[in-house]
Amino acid sequence: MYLSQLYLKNFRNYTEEHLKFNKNINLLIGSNAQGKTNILESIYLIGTGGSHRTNIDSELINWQKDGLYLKGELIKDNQDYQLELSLLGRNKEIKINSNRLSRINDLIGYLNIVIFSPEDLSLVKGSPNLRRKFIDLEISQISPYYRHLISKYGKVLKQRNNLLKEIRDNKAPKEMLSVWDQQLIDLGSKIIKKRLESLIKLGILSKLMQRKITNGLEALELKYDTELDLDNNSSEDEIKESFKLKLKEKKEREIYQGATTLGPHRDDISLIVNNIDIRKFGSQGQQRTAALALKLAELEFMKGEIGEYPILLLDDVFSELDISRRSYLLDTIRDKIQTFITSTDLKHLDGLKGNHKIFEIKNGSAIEV
Ligand SMILES: Nc1ncnc2c1ncn2[C@@H]1O[C@H](COP(=O)(O)OP(=O)(O)OP(=O)(O)O)[C@@H](O)[C@H]1O
Repeated sequence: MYLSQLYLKNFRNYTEEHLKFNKNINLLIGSNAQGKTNILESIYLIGTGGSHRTNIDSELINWQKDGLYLKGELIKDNQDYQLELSLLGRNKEIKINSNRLSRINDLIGYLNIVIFSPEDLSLVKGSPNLRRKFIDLEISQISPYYRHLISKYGKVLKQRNNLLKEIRDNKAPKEMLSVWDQQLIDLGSKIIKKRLESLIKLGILSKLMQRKITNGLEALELKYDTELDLDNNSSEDEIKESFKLKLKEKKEREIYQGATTLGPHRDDISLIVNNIDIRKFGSQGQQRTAALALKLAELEFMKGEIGEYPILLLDDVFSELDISRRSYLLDTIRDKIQTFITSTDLKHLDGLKGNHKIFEIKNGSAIEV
C-alpha cells in the first residue's frame, strides 16, 4: 500500500499544501520547527483518526483557523481509496470514498502505519507504559475489536478505582466491588490473551531481526511480564482464573491504596538478550538495536496479518542511529515499504539509493526539490 498524495488545509503550520509522494522513499528535509513532523502527523491522523503526539484534537488546527481538512489518496491492492478527515471545533468527520464513517474505528484497516520516533529508541529502557503502548497500538491497527476492548477496560478501571477510594473512605460497601471485578477480569483477560498471541509472533520476528542486525551475536526474546501466573501460551480461561485469584488476594491492599494494581494496565514486556534482561542491564547499543528490531518486526507482523506492508514513518531517527544500523534499516525498507523520513540534514541519509523524492520543508510549506 502507499499514499500517492495528500492535501492539507489549516493543519498545524500549513495553510494549504498539496503533496505528491513517491511510492518508495520520501525525504522531508528542513531545519527545526519548520513542519516536518507535522506532515508525518497528518499522515498518521488520516490513517488512524488520531495524532501520535497529542490527544487534544484542537491542537492540530492552525491557530488562526477554526477547522482543518485532510485528503489523502491511498493505493492498496491496486485499488484507489480517497480518505478525508475534517475537524471543525470538536467535530471530527471521516469519509472513505465520499462515504461518511459512523465510527472513527471503522477507519482501521485501510491505511496501516508504523511510526518510529526518537521516543521509540527508549522503547526498551523507558517506562513499561511505552512498551504497553507499543503492543496496544500495533494490535489496535489490525483489530478494531481490540481497540474497543482497550477503551472499555479503561472505563471499567476508572470506575473501579473510584469505587475503591469510596470504600476506603467508608462511602460505599465492599460488596459493590464484585460487579466491577467481573468486568475487569473479563475484559482484562481478553486483552492479555490478544497480547500473548501477538507477542509470540512478534517474538519470532524480532529475534530474527536482532540476529541479523548483530550478525548472529544476539538472540532477543520477548516475554509477557505480569504478576499473574501465566506464560506466553496460557488460555483465556487460565488467565481469568489467575486474575480472579490474585485480585482476591489483593483486595484489602487495593482498597487501602484506592487503586487497581493488577491487570493489563500494569503489565510489561521483558526483553531478554543472551539471558540478560536488557530493559535494566543492557548497554545503550543493545537497547537501541532491540528497539529497532522490534519496530522492524512490527512491519513484518503487520504484513503477516494484513497481507501488505504498512507505511513507515521515520521521525528524526536517522541521526540517532549509527551507520550499520542505519544501513540495515535502509536495506530493509528499500523498494518494498513506502517510507517518510524526516531529517535536518541530507548527510544522515548517505546510504540512500534507489527511488526517492525530496521535499524541502520551510515554515509550513513543502517544496519538491
Ligand atoms: N496548531 C498550530 N498552528 C500553527 N502552527 C503550529 C501549530 N502547532 C504547531 N505549530 C508550529 O509547527 C512548528 C513545529 O513543526 P514540527 O513539529 O513539524 O517541526 P519539525 O520540522 O519536525 O522540527 P524538529 O526538527 O525540531 O522536530 C512550530 O513552528 C510550531 O510553532
